[in-house]
Amino acid sequence: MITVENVTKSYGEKVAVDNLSFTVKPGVVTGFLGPNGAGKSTTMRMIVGLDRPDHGMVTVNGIPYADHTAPLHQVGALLEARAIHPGRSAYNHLLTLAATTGIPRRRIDEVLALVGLTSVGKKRAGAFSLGMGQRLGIAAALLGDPEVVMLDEPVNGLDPEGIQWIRGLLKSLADEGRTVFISSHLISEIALVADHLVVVGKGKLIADTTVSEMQRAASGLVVQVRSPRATELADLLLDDGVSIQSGAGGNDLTVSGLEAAVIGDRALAAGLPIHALIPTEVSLEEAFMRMTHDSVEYQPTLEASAR
Ligand SMILES: Nc1ncnc2c1ncn2[C@@H]1O[C@H](COP(=O)(O)OP(=O)(O)OP(=O)(O)O)[C@@H](O)[C@H]1O
Repeated sequence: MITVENVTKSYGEKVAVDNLSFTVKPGVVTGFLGPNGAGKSTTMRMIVGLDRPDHGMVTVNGIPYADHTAPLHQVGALLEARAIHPGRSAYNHLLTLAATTGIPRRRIDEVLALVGLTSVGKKRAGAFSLGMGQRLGIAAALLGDPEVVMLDEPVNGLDPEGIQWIRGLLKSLADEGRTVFISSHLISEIALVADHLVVVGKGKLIADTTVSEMQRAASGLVVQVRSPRATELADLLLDDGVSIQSGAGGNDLTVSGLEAAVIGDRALAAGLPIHALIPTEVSLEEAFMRMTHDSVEYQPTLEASAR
C-alpha cells in the first residue's frame, strides 16, 4: 500500500506536486496517468525517498520509505533515470545490486528467469535492445521480492509482444497480493495494463477511478439528438457546462455535457418530439484529453498544431 497525503513539492517557483492525496492498494495494477510535466516522476521519487515533500507525507506500507529497515523488500522501483554500466553483463549488474543489499545470488537467477533474460544474462547490457533493457530494469526492481512494485513509464517504447508480456507480469504480481503502481502519459498504454487509475494534471489530482468507469463517464456525455424542433430543444438544454452543435439539416444536434436520459426527460416535459437519441462512444484517449485539457502544461500553439 502506498499512501500520499496532502503532498506538495516545489522546485523554486515551480509547483511540481500540489496538495496531492491518493492511495495505491495491493492486489490491483494502478496506473499513474497525466500529461508530460504533471508531477508523476516527482511523486514517485518522493515515494522512494529520493525527494522530500515540502508539505504532507508519503508512506509505504504505513511508514516513510527511509524508515524501513529493509526497504528493498518493501519497494522495488524502476525510475526513468536508469544507470546500467553498458560493459557489464545483466547478471553482473544484478549481482552488484544484490551484493550491496544482502540479497542472495540465487535470487538473480530467479529474477532473470522471471523477466525472460536467462539466456542472455551473461551478455553485455550495452548490447541490449530497449525492450531487453526494460526487462533488466524490471528484474532489478524485483530483486528484493518487494511488496510494492513501482515502475515509471515501463511500457514506453515496448513492442506489442513486450506490452503483452509486461501486462501478464504486472497482473501476476498484483494477483500475488502486491501493490503495483506504474506511470504513463499515454492512456492507450496504461489502459492495456492497469485496472485502477490515478490521474494528475499540473501536480493536482484530477481523478481516482477505474479504466471502465472513466470510459463510461466520458461516453455517456456526448449524445446525438434528432428532433424536428431542434432549435427549441437546443434553447431548452443550453446551460452551464453544456455545449451544443447543430448539424447541417437543422434537425440534428450534438449535445455534450448531458446524459441521454436527461435530454429525453427534459424534451418530454416540454412536449418536444425526439426522433433519435444516441449516446456516442468516446475513446479513452478522448476521455483523457477532455479530463486533462486544462492541465496540459505545454499546449501547442495554433500555428504549431496546424502544421
Ligand atoms: N529537479 C527538478 N528541478 C526543477 N524542476 C523540476 C525538477 N523535477 C521536476 N521538475 C518540474 O516539475 C514538473 C513535474 O515534473 P515531473 O517530471 O514530475 O512530471 P511527469 O509527470 O513525470 O512528466 P513526464 O511524463 O514528462 O515524465 C515539471 O514542470 C518539471 O519541469
